[in-house]
Amino acid sequence: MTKISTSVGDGGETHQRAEGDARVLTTNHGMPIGDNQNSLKSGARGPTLLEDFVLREKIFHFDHERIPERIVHARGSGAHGVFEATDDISDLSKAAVFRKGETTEVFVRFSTVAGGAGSVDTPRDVRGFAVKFYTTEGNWDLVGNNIPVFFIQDAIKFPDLVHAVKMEADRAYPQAGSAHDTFWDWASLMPESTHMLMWAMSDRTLPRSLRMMEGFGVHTFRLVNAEGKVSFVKFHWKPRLGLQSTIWDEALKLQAADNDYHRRDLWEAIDTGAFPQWDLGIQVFDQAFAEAQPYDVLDATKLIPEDDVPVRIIGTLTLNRNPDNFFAETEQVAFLPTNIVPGIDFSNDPLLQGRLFSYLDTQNSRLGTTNFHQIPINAPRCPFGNFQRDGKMQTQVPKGRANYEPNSLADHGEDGGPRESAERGFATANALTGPDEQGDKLRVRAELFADHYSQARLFYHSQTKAEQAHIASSFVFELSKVGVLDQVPPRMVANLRNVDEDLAKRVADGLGIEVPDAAAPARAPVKMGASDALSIHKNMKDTLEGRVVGILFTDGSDGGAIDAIVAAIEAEKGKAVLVAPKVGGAVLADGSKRKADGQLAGMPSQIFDAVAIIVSEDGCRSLLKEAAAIQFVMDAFGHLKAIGANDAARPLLEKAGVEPDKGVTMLDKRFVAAAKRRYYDREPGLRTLA
Ligand code: HEM
Repeated sequence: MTKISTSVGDGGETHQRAEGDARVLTTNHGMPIGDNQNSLKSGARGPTLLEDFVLREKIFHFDHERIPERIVHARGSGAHGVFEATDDISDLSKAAVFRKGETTEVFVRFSTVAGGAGSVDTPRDVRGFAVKFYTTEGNWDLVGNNIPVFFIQDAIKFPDLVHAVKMEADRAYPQAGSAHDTFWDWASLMPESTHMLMWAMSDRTLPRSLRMMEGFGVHTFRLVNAEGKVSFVKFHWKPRLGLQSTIWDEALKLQAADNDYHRRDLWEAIDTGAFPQWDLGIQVFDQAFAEAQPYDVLDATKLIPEDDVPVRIIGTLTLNRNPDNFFAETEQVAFLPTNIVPGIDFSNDPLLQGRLFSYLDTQNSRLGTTNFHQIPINAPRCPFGNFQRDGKMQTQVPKGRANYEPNSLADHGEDGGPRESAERGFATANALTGPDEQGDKLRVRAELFADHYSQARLFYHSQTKAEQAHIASSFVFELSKVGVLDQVPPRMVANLRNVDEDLAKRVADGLGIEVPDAAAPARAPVKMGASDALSIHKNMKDTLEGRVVGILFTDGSDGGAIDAIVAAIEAEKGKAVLVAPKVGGAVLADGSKRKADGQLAGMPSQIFDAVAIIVSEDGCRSLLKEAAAIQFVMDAFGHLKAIGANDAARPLLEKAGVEPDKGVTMLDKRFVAAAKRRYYDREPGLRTLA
């Protein structure tokens, strides 16, 4: 019989003991432990004895629980899932993972870049979007970001970028943010970062949810078909929930409300069966196309406009299982850009080439062994084996003598081990030899890399007016945090003059400085127009799916009205969360008690996508004296969200400064329709944007 008995020791400590066949607590070496509450002492009040190997083993292991966090992307959240190939691209790639109908297990890790492992989820930062496909031909890791371009063109600049953006070397702040001297000093001296800075200053770096952002492989890769035909490719992840970002004030307040906002959102969605999905898209092009562009396709600070090469959807990613253990899976997962499979190949992008060295190297240091590929989250799901042997933390037990080849052991009936396969093995595809892809050894950059502004301008001109205002304001905010280095803001504005004169002027005005007389030196601009795919606002979805509506109620509220609005939200696949002044709930108009999901002071409106206020007249009167209630409504309005309110709530709306507009409705069908979107038109009346 399995039983756990509970007793109290002489000092009042609780002992839970395994009885019968209940599982017994043991040391790491399997010895059953008799007392997990008291160390071994010389007398009840005497010193603890060195002999206590149970205590020592427990403390020893605990002392070594932490491993170095990732040098970048330290804070992340992971999930298991499946990728299904939905289109036949055998004419382009022979990779098994792309065979139409093939399903492949995946593990995905989303991350911020600059902050430490314990930092917040919602700083202004790029998000990592790393996918490990456990294919039948080995692991393919698509280690991307939520932005399709990067800060630098050459890996030799990566340590400088990371040193500049992370907390400053002497004072160790700020944590998880780029708004400080060293980052902008470096960035303003690095014109190649301008295009990426435009993205970083846009709402792309403030995603509402990890489920509502795009992912990009960034570099140009190559696809190779069974005949050896090679094409260039860019990889895209398109979220089924559409794009949605927060605004800056909201992101700041989210940091205070919930450090784990994105991690919680992802976990809860998967836990409740609302599995996030992305479509995998490819942009495919050939050497002739590459040579005809005014930018270099090997330059990671450039994208290929979707208007020039449309994205073709070839598969679907579904995240359907939370990790069983954060450390074992999300922390120990090691993504490697070098993990590719036959049918996919690298390009000569000099940033990618540097990454091919960096990850394997850092993971040896982070995970402490060259055998990190044996950790279950990293191990291929297909059979794998070779003649590499031993090393720290070797967990495999290879049998026999075959630790070399060629060998003739099989001739004597021994297992001679695996062999290379010209037919199934990876073979680097022939270079598509284009201009300057061969020649003398030179520390130089290709000529077309020198245009740092044309695509930054393309990005800016593709944004809505509201998005442009956010970009200008972000530059102002970030540069306003530059302390003693007075030369930095004008230098940045001089760079921005090459992107757009109006943007440069707005940023200078916002900072209260003069626009520098001369723009930064630049190559002659290339005209690139605009592309709707680059805007978030043009790619949002009017939907409640994946969105959360907060419903504030009080004593005396109408239970029927609450039920109706909850049902209407759930019918649209949204989630309703009940908020009351006390977490125990409130006594409704009919005398029944309704429990709340959270307490008003702990559930501010920034954690919701829209809010409904269903209060009684007395309840509203008491909320008028409650700062958290006024702030709840004021922030929902200020963060451009829909507000549905019953008549009794009007005084609260007035006190919170809510002005009537399309997003402020009664609590009927109009509210459910209004809650599906945000009200960017409201913003100019609420805050001064640059
Ligand atoms: C397009 C440019 C880049 C992208 C999209 C990118 C993306 C990522 C992502 C998503 C991660 C987190 C992986 C995880 O979740 O475990 C990561 C980690 C890392 N990246 Fe990059 N990165 C880029 C450029 C670089 C470059 C140029 C280098 C170095 C030359 C570099 C070095 C690293 C290192 C050392 C880690 C930590 C890996 C670990 O400890 O597991 N990255 N990067």
